[in-house]
Amino acid sequence: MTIQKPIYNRLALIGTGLIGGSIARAARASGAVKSIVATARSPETRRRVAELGFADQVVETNIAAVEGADLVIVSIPVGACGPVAAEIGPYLAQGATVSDVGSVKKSVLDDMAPHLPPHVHFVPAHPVAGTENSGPDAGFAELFVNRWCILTPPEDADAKAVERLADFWTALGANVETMTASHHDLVLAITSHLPHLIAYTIVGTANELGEVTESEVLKFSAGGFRDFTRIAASDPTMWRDIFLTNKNAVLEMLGEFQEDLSQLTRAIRRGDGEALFDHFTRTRAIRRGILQIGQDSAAPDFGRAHGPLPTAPIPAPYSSDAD
Ligand SMILES: NC(=O)C1=CN([C@@H]2O[C@H](COP(=O)(O)OP(=O)(O)OC[C@H]3O[C@@H](n4cnc5c(N)ncnc54)[C@H](O)[C@@H]3O)[C@@H](O)[C@H]2O)C=CC1
Ligand SMILES: O=C(O)C(=O)Cc1ccc(O)cc1
Repeated sequence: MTIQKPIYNRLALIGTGLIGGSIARAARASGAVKSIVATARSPETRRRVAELGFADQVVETNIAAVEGADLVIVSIPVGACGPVAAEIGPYLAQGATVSDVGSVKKSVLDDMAPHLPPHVHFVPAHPVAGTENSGPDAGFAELFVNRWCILTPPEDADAKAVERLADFWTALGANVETMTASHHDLVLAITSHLPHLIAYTIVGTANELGEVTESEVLKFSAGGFRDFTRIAASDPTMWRDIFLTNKNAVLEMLGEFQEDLSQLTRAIRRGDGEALFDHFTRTRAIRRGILQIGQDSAAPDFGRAHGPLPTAPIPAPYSSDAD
């Protein structure tokens, strides 16, 4: 993140949790904005945000926050975006850009757009970066470095406003890509939403086993299960809203997943080692391809505290059959 000329004068942040708090820290560290005004619903959170000092000003209401702001970012659970847009709509400054960070894009577009006046630019966004932690203390400035931020502007969006928001996210360290909201929701259903659903399921299943005790599950957790427990510790409100608002795409991907799971189940039942081996060989190649992309675009290390960016060298192809 290099210090640069401000892209916006006044950033208003509605919601100051992991993502809002990280945006504030990164925007300040990069110099992407001149000043930051933040708000949160509860007095306790506002007090904490003031203590943490990542905003220049902490105000009590959403309306006070957006006054005079040329960039407004709504960083709250996706199900709450519509009512917030209705609340702030009449108070937005001429020419302001309004954006969000929601993990689902079509519902946010449908819920927010009708409440926004014609004199503002609405450019929804999704930084594809996060952790299982929530709240203002969880944020950190490097969260977006070398991660994707997907913009899903409506068809008639002002190209200059889209470019300006892309510049903002680039200043925060992200790589920016643009696509339609519906396509975004399909892609994220398989790459993010379904994996979270599987994690929530498997951790619940392990907890309900009769013959294996909870303490045995914890004691003998191998790497895979531990990773699932991290993901299954993610915020319940946020993920409830994601599954409610991306229902169709998630159900479509879940259908595909269940078919593939049935095939593997059959292979295990029949003792079909060849089918299992072929499947695992294909998935290993996919993982190696992801690692290769990660290494090709690896950014300098900014002291990232979280995030599974691959840094280990990719091992040479290996098959235990060759031993
Ligand atoms: N957590 C993650 O890893 C990622 C989350 N996102 C998206 O970012 C958004 C925010 O998530 P986080 O920052 O992780 O959550 P968080 O729980 O850390 O923060 C959410 C903030 O929204 C506020 N809030 C909740 N309901 C509200 C309402 N009805 N009206 C006004 N404010 C309300 C909370 O008080 C809190 O300040 C969500 O839409 C999520 O889908 C996007 C990328 C990654
Ligand atoms: O913590 C993890 O592994 C995540 O996957 C974080 C995350 C959660 C939601 C998003 O929309 C994007 C990233």
